[in-house]
Amino acid sequence: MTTLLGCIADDFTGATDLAGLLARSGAKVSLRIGVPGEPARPEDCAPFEVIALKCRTAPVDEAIRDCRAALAWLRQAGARRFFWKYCSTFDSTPEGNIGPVAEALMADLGAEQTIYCPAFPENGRSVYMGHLFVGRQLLSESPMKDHPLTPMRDSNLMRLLDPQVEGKVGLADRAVVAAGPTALGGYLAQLRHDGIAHVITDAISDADLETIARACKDMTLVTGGSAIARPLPTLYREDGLLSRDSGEANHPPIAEKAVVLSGSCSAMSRAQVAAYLDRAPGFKLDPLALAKDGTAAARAWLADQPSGRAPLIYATAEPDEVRAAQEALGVGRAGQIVEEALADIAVDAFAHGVRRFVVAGGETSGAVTKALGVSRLAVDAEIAPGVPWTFAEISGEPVALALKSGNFGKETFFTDAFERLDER
Ligand SMILES: Nc1ncnc2c1ncn2[C@@H]1O[C@H](COP(=O)(O)OP(=O)(O)O)[C@@H](O)[C@H]1O
Ligand SMILES: O=C(O)[C@@H](O)C(=O)COP(=O)(O)O
Repeated sequence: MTTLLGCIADDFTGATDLAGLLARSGAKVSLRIGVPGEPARPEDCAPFEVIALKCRTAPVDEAIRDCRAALAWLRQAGARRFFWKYCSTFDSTPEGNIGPVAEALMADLGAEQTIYCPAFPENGRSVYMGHLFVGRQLLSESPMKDHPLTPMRDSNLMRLLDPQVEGKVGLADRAVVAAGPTALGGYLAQLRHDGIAHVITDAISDADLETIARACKDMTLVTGGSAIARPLPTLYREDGLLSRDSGEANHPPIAEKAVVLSGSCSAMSRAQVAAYLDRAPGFKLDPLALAKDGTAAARAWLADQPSGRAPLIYATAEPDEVRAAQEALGVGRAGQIVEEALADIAVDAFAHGVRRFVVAGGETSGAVTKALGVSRLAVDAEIAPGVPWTFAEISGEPVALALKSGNFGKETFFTDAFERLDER
C-alpha cells in the first residue's frame, strides 16, 4: 500500500527504535537499510517505511545527500508526511547533522516549519523550557558529556540548534503544550507567521507527546526521537487513513548460535557489559592492538568458545581509556578501527554459524549490519523500550539481530534479549 509516513533515521539503532515504537500499534512497518537501489513501488511498500542511514557523524554534505536520496525514495513510495529521526539525546556535532538535514528536507518539501521533539519519557528523556534532561540530569551533566563521537556539553536545544540552521529557532514551551493540541496548533501557526521555521517542543510525559502528535500529525515534516512518532498510527486510524490490519508476520526459527558485540561506551552499556561478564565469557578489544594486529586474536577466541551462553566481544571502555585511545589514534580513526573490527568479527561469526546477534551501539550496529549485507529488517518483539528484535535474511539464512542504542535497556539487557527471543 502507499506509504503514509516516510521516515529517515540517522543511525541503525535509532531506526529499529522508531520501527519498534511504530509497530507497537500493530501497523505494518518496513525497515530498510540504506536507500534501496531500486525505485520504490507503492504496492510493495508498508504504511510506515523507515530508512536507516549511518549519517549521524558523517560530514554535513554527505548526510544531506544521503537524506535527500532517502526522501526522494519515500516520495516515490507515496509518502506525503515525513519524519526525521535522530537521537533522543540530540547527538550531534557543532555543525550538524540534525539542523542541516532538517533544513534540506524542508527545502525539498517546501515546508515552512518543523518541530524538534527528542523527548522520550519512557526512557527518561524529557525537555523542559528547551532544556534536555536525561533522567534527573541535564544532558550536559549526564554521561552523554563523554560520548566518544558526539560529546554533548550543552543542554539548551535552542543554543545547540541555532548554529546548525539558517532559519529562526523558537520554543513551544510546556505551558503551551499543556494547553492542548488546538492551543499548540495556534501557537505554531503564530510562530510560522513570525518567520520561526524551527520549533523546539517541550515534553515531559507521554501525554505531552500525544498533544504534540495530535497538533502536528499533518505537518509535512516532523523531527525528533522515536517517542513523538509512536501516537501517529492511532491518529491516522482515527482519521481513516490507516486500516486496522495487523502487520504481524511469522518469522522462521533462528539457529541458536549467538554472539554479543558491544562497541558502545555509554554508562548503560558499561553496566550491561559488566553484568553480562558475570555470566558469560568475554573478550575485550583494545583499539591500539587492533590498529597493529587486526582481529585475528578475537576471531580465534570466538571460534574456541564452547556452546552455552553467547560470548561477548566488546570495546566498551571507561571514558579515560577511550580518551587515551583517541589521543593515540585520533577520534575518528579510533572509532572507525573499533567499528571495522566488530564488523569483521560479525562477518566471521556468521561464516561460523552464528545466527543471533546482539549489538550494542548505534554506529557499531551500522557497521555490523552493513558488513553482514543486510538490506531489510522485519521488526519483532521489543526487549526493552526502543529495542526490538529484528529478523533478516543473509545469504538465504534467517538471522536475528537486536541493535541496542548505547543508552537503552536495563543492566540485564543481554540476558533479557536472548530470553525474549526464546519466549516468542
Ligand atoms: N575503547 C574505545 N576507544 C575509542 N573508541 C571506541 C572504543 N570503543 C568503542 N569506540 C567507538 O565509540 C563509538 C561508540 O558509538 P556507538 O556505537 O554509536 O555507541 P552509542 O550507541 O553508545 O552511541 C563507536 O564509533 C566505537 O567504534
Ligand atoms: O533516540 C535514541 O535515543 C535512540 O534511538 C538512538 O538514536 C540511539 O543512538 P545510539 O545511542 O548511538 O545508539
